[in-house]
Amino acid sequence: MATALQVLRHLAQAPLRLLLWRGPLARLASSMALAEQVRQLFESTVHAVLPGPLLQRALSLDPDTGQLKVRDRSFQLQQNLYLVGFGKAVLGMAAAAEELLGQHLVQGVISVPKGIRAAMECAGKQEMLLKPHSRIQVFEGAEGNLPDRDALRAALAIRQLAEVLTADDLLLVLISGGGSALLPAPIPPVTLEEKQTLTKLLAARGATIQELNTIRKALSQLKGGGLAQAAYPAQVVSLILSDVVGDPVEVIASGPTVASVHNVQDCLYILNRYGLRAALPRSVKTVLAQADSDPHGPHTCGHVLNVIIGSNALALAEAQKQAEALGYRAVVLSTAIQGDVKSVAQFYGLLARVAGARLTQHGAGASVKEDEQLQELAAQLQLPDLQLKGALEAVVCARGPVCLLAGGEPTVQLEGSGRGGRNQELALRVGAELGRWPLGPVDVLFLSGGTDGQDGPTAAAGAWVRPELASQAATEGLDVAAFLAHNDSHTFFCRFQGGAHLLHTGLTGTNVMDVHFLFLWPR
Ligand SMILES: Nc1ncnc2c1ncn2[C@@H]1O[C@H](COP(=O)(O)OP(=O)(O)OP(=O)(O)O)[C@@H](O)[C@H]1O
Ligand SMILES: O=C(O)[C@H](O)CO
Repeated sequence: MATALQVLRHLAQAPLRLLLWRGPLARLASSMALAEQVRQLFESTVHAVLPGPLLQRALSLDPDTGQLKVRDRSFQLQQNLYLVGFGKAVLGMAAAAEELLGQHLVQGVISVPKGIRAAMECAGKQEMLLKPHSRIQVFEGAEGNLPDRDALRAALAIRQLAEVLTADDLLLVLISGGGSALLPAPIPPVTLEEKQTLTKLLAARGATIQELNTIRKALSQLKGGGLAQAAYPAQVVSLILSDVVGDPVEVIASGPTVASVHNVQDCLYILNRYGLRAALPRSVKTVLAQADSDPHGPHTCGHVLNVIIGSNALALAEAQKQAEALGYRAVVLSTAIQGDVKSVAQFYGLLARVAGARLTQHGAGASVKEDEQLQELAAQLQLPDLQLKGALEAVVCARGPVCLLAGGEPTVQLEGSGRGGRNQELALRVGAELGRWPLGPVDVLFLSGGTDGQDGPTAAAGAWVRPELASQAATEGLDVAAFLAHNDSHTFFCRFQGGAHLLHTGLTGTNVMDVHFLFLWPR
């Protein structure tokens, strides 16, 4: 097995033309080598957004003067620097920050996912770990990406650290996706359990991250600018690794250093929309009613500098570069894929059909009607930065293999009680869509992966599929539609071809949403 893997690794680095063999056996080997190449491309994409190097690019310290530069702003350090952080990518950010700041750092507290230190140690990622005798205290919590008692303890320690700062101090705040669950401090009388239940219900009913975090902010002491308020009058610099489409600082990790602009009416509208208003716990009603009559009004954040240090766009730019180096014509379609996973899957299925027909100029290719359907689907998804026309034009001129790249975060409305995640569900749905039409003389592969390495509550990062998926699954007695009906994509991929289509990276220590790769190889 090890030897076979080595051969595959070697093949994966081979020029593309060597991988496009003919004949059934050669095609099977070629298919495995291509899958390995795609997997490596995913790993390079994630590598481009590892938190340490991004932080080092954003901060510079003059060791002689003690001047800390962040963008065009300078801060004088003199035993006055404190650090807090929360999110899936914060351990590596904190390690890089401590390395850079050395003795200037007085004290820090971070809240990171349960098991992340052991995972980094196991993977030999020493650069992601704090040194022994670090000045930064680490709390691990929020198992399954849900706020829990451990995360609550971390949030209280972070608040305590912030509250005692003075006007001479600087608070460095490290923020990344997953930060909301890792910084729970519900406003009493709302309890942690009540907040957890409400968050779970909203997520399961398909609420967007903007909606979810509007509610989280209204019920939290630290979100929606609360942390910045606690740290006042200290200066605050937030370094943010974005995991939300468009990089909105007020949404990422529920904007703890950004004043919230939402009012109670916004919250009630959202709760109504997902049928949750009538059954709200009394405590939630009380807090919402108080917020409406709060004499202090919203928090102000004039003492804060918020800086985005990395995003999905950066990851896709690297993927594009790497794919081109491997011989593909690579185009970034969008960094803002959002919407219901079913519509997103239809879009990719139809895109493969239309792009495949253009690539091979195949007579039985996509009709004008399918072209129009694709445009309609794209319009329904309302993707602000979609480069569909440009991508299809590039495909026509390609004359060789093509890689269409996109990123974002579709939403899944849970209807069943199976095991899965956004990426595996999307891949499975795209696999089913690809099997619906004849694609002509073109090989297709679609991959969807979460850059954090964990897709929903599963150990996989995502999965990859080919048009033969449904028919091959049927030969193993697996019915794709039945698995989809129960949101059971992970169970499907574990069983299908012995799990060969699952993408396993382990926790990556970063988080810039999901990436989608659509490959087309003319035969
Ligand atoms: N069985 C399932 N099938 C498909 N999707 C699921 C399933 N169970 C949970 N999910 C989806 O997984 C998502 C949660 O995944 P995950 O924990 O990776 O969160 P995330 O959105 O990446 O977290 P964050 O944005 O906080 O980093 C939710 O959107 C939920 O709908
Ligand atoms: O933590 C959160 O709120 C999400 O990951 C979005 O940033």
